[in-house]
Amino acid sequence: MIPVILASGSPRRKELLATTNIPFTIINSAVDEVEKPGLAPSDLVQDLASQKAAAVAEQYPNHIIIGADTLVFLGAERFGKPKDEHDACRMLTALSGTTHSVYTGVVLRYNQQSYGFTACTNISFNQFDDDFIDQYIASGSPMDKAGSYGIQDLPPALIAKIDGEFDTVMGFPREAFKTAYDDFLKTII
Ligand SMILES: Cc1cn([C@H]2C[C@H](O)[C@@H](COP(=O)(O)OP(=O)(O)OP(=O)(O)O)O2)c(=O)[nH]c1=O
Repeated sequence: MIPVILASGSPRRKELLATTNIPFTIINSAVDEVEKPGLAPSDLVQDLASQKAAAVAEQYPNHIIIGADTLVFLGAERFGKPKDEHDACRMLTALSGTTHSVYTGVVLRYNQQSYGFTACTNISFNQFDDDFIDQYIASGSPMDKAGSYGIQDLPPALIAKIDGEFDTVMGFPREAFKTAYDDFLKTII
């Protein structure tokens, strides 16, 4: 059996991959991600996921490496993880009351072979009031999350609609991953 590495420090990705029954270990990809200009959102997240997987693949030949990346887009405006609390406030204020898109790219890599895909889920938020934004930032939750929110820990009353897979928003589209993983295995065995 080919050993599998999740090249991620995200506790959400670990939690979601663990439910698939695929045994894996974690090596956090310490790569300095480079955002190539001009890429469409779906290509950008896949490229960033690919950089994470490639960095670990160099050190771990003959392993299947999984990399992933998540970004939030409000139209053309891109929201990654906040730099600080002020930045988190800016993002939450901008996303309040909007419908926006969460893109997660996943790349599977085995030596020089790789396969990637991107999943997208559209989220509609109700209006956030200032007190909520302040309290949510004080909880610390936004600081390690793209768009400065975790769909998994927002009060349900603030979420008007989720159009797509919930797991994509949490950073790991499980169902699409399982299909991709099975297909990828067939190409490398
Ligand atoms: C939008 C959203 C993001 N997130 C998280 C998932 C990811 O961990 C994070 C997006 O940042 P990423 O840069 O994709 O990932 P990461 O830095 O956490 O982990 P690594 O690069 O090591 O794989 O935001 C949620 O948990 N819930 C959400 O609703």
